[in-house]
Amino acid sequence: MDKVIRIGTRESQLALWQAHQVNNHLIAQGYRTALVPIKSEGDIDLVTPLYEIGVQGIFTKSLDLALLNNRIDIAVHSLKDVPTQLPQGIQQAAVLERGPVKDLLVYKTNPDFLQQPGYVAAIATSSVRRKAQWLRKYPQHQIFNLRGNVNTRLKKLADEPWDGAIFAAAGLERINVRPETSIELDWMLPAPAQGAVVAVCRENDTFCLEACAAFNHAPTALATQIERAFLRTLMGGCTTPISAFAYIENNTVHFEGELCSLDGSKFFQTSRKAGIDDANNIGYDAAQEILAQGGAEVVAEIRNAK
Ligand SMILES: NCc1[nH]cc(CCC(=O)O)c1CC(=O)O
Repeated sequence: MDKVIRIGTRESQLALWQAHQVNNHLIAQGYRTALVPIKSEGDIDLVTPLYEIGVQGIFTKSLDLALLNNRIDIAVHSLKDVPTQLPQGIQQAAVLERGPVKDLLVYKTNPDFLQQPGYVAAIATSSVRRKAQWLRKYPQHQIFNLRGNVNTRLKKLADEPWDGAIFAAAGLERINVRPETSIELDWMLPAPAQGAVVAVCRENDTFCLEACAAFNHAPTALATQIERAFLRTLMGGCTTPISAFAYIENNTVHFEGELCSLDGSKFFQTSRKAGIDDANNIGYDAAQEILAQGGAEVVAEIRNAK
């Protein structure tokens, strides 16, 4: 095995951690590898909220281009940042075993304000999904934009007069940040594929596809495929107030999905179960159910707001 597999990664601490997981798997199988850092547009512009940039795949585009231009052989992404339709010529090669899936609120001093009905809390997030879900539960709160990588966001939270900010538990854990002042938002259904890492490669690259197939984690691949089918059927975008979570227990797939209007005032949810061999379409079916219940109108509203 003389060929060196070039693994492309963004330069953030989180991206590097994820790329190292893929690297470790390949090395364990006896492959020779090299990590190639690539700058991404999502890392550069810290001011404009993601929904204003409006570009699908902002975090993944530069790596995908490097892949198509043959500068790298494998791109490693957070699967939740990957558009549901992969760029032409690029194929999913492996999904790693899922890490923590939930979102956390990192607060300043104590979280008692969440129990005070009249209090107008200032909560920071640039995720349209988190904003919508938060406003649905706490309509009186104010949401502030907060962009950048996890470290940048934590520092900004410390500097600003905000009560708290929302983070993916996986993102914090992977860069070894465990804030004592945080609570898990068990009521907040996560983004489709949150906590999962994907390796993609060129679709004709049988050498890399085979190398990656060996560490694909089938249950995570199935769960995230279902969650992403739900997202794709409803909307197809990656910065929408759509949440989904599937998990497998005793050969049964359990699925939950939600669609929220941008201000949290309208809300649709569904859940279903299926045997592992009959589960392929449950994300699609769940999305069709929500569209039929009136979700189509909310989807149109979200599209028009962009
Ligand atoms: N959108 C940015 C992003 N993409 C992946 C993660 C963390 C890892 C994950 O959620 O899978 C994060 C940070 C966050 O949402 O707080």
